[in-house]
Amino acid sequence: MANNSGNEKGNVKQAETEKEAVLPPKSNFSEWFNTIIDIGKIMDVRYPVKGLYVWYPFGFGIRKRVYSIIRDVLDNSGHEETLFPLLIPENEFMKEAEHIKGFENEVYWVTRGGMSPLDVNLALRPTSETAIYPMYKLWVRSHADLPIKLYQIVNTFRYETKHTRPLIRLREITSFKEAHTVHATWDEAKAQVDEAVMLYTEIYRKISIPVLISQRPDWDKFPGGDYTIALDAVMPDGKTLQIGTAHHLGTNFAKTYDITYENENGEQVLANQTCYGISERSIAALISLHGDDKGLVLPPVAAPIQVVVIPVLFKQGAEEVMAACNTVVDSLKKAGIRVETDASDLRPGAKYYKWELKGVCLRIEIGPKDIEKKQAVLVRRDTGQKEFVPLDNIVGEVNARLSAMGNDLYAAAEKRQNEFILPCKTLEEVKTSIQKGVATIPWCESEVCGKRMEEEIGAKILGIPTKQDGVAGTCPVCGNNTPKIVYVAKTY
Ligand SMILES: Nc1ncnc2c1ncn2[C@@H]1O[C@H](COS(=O)(=O)NC(=O)[C@@H](N)CS)[C@@H](O)[C@H]1O
Ligand SMILES: [Zn+2]
Repeated sequence: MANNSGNEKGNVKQAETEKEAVLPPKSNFSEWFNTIIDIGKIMDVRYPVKGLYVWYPFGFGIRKRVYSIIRDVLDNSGHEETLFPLLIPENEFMKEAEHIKGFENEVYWVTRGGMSPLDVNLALRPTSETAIYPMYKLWVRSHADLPIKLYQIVNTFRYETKHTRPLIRLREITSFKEAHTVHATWDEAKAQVDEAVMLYTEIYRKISIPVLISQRPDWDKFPGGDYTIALDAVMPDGKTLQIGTAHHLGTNFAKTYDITYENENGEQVLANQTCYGISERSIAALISLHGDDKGLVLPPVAAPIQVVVIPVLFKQGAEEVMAACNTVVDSLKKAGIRVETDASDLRPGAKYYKWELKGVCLRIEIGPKDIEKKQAVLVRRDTGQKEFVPLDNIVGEVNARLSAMGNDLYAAAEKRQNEFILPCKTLEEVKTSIQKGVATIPWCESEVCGKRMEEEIGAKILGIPTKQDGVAGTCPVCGNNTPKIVYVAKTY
C-alpha cells in the first residue's frame, strides 16, 4: 500500500517523475487505491512525517461535502457541535485504567514548552474522553442538565504501529467526528447508541455506502466501554473497513470522572454515557466502493464538480456552440449545480479521460449538429449511458439523472456487498471464504469458543450482526445449538 515517502528523518521525497502515474485496473485494488489518491488529487502522501498526509483542495472538496452531510444529520437530531482543547494533562489522561491500557501505546506526548520542560506532560488527544469528561463533571449537576449530546470534528493523533495509509490508517486523523453524550440511565444511553447507529446508517446511505452493522466481540470493544456497535464497509478486495463505531460506556467513565446528577429524591446518581465516531475512512469507503477502472465515481452529493460541459468545436459553427454551452452552464449554475466547461484544445478523448478520472457525474457534449436539433448529449459517469436530451429542459434532465445516480450507486454497491457475504457451516469453509469476502458462521457467543475460532481460522471475529434471522445452527467449536451467526473477515 501507500509507500508513504514522508519519513521519520523529515525530508520530503522529491516529486516522482512529472508524468502522471497510470491508473491500474481496480481488480488490483491496493495499487488502484494508492494511485487514485495521488492522480485523483485526494491527498499528497509526500509530507515528511509518517502517517500524516496533506489534503489536495479537490479531495478536501469531497471531504467538505461529506462532512456537511454529517453535520446536517447530527444537528437535526438534537446534537450540538462544540470544540475541546487538543492537549490533555497526563493526570486526567491516566485516570481510566481500561482506557489507558487501550491507548497508552498510541498516545503522542508534549513534554516541553519552548526550551523548558512542562511540569505536567500533555497528551495529544487520541480521542477526547479524557479532555471532555472532566468538564462534563462540572456541567452535570441535576437531572435537568441531561441528556448532553455534543460532538466535535477535530484532528486526533494515534501512534499507529500498523501500516499507515492515507484515508485508512493515519497517525493524524484529520477528520475525526466524535460525539460524547450523557444520560440519566443505562437504557437511555442504550437508546442513544441505537440512534447513533441509525444516524450513521443514514449518513452512509446519503453517500451511497451500504454497511454491515455488528456488535464487536467483548474482547474487541472500545477500551473503557460496555459494548461497541460497529459499521463496516466491504471493500472491493473483500476485506472490511471499520467506518464508524458507537460505544455504550455505562457508568465506567462517570465513576472515574465523578459525573453524577441529583435525581428527584435528591440522591447523587452516576450518569451513563456513550460516544461514537466517524473519520476520513468514510471518504476511503466512498472512493473505494464506487470507483472504477477509469477513476473516481462520485455520488452527486459529494462531487466537487457534478457536470462538465464539453463544446464539440469545428471551424464551422464554433460560435453558436460556445454560446449554447455558456447558456447551459449559466442555467445549471442558477439551479445550484456544480458545473465546469472544458473548452481547452485537448482532444475529446483526452477530455473524457480527465473528467472521468475526477469522477464528474455527468458529461454534456454539444456540437453543431446538436444545435440544429436543439439537443445535447448526456453521458452518465457511473453507467456510461449516453442519451440525447432536449436543450430547453437541460436543468430538469440533469437533475433527474443526478438524483437517480445517488440511488443507483447505492443499489449497485449493496448488490456487490451482498455477494461478498459467504455463509459457512465449518471453520474450514470460513478459512477459504475470508480470502474472498465476509464469512458467516454460527457461534454460541462464548468467549472460549470465539477465541478458539479465531485461532483456528487465523483471522478475527468481526462482530455479531445486529440483525439476525434467528435460524439455528451449531457452534463449530462446542457443537451447541445457537440462533446466532457471526461475521468473520479480514480487516483493514
Ligand atoms: N488511525 C486511524 N485512521 C483513520 N481512522 C481511524 C483510525 N483509528 C480509528 N479510526 C476511525 O475512527 C472511528 C472511531 O474510533 S474509535 O476508536 O473506534 N472510537 C473512539 O475513538 C470513540 N471515542 C468514539 S469517537 C473508528 O470507527 C474508525 O473508523
Ligand atoms: Zn461454542
